[in-house]
Amino acid sequence: MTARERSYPAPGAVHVPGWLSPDDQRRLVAACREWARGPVPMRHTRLPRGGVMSVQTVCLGWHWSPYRYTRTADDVNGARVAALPQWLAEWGRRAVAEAYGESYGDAAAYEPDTALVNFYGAEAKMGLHQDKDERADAPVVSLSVGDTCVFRFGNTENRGKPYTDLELVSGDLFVFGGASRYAYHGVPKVLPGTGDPATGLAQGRLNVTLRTTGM
Ligand SMILES: O=C(O)CCC(=O)C(=O)O
Ligand SMILES: [Fe+2]
Repeated sequence: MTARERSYPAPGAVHVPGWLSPDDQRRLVAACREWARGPVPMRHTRLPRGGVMSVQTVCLGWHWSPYRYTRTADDVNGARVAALPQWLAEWGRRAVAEAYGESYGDAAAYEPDTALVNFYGAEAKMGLHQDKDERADAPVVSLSVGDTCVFRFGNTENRGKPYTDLELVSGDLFVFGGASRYAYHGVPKVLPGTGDPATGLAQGRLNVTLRTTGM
């Protein structure tokens, strides 16, 4: 096996393999387990046309439901979402600093105010979409733990080519900002059984995206 190297699938998009230590991965899994319990339980997001997402989601800081952010989860139980912990925002600052290096203005000023925590079972997918419900163009920081997935990262124009398919493995960091902030991206498939149960996740995949809502 060749060592997985950092790659830049598009301008402003950076994949950093193996960014989270095994300890950090365990910490994130344990935290996600707590967040999944409440005050707003993790659930399959209902879509406006009646479908449900195959992914299960819980939000911190702000609650995302198609296609806006609110403080309370009115489509779930009406509760206010849990706060975004400072340690996670700090991971976001470190992620931006390490992904972009000197080319990014002031990573210390990166202040994400929401996180979407997504759980993918073996059959879950996420169609190609843009993260565009935020009113700020700060980068999105994505952390993955558990089963490997195929992540498709495309262009800002449409769901077609050019795009790059890469594998996000447990512990990987992916950051997209700048010219790629509004690029289409999605998860065509998860590769069941590829995660290490030592993370605390016996099956499935967790992905946490940190964002700045601008609200
Ligand atoms: O699961 C992933 O890697 C991507 C998640 C995503 O695109 C989203 O939550 O908007
Ligand atoms: Fe997204």
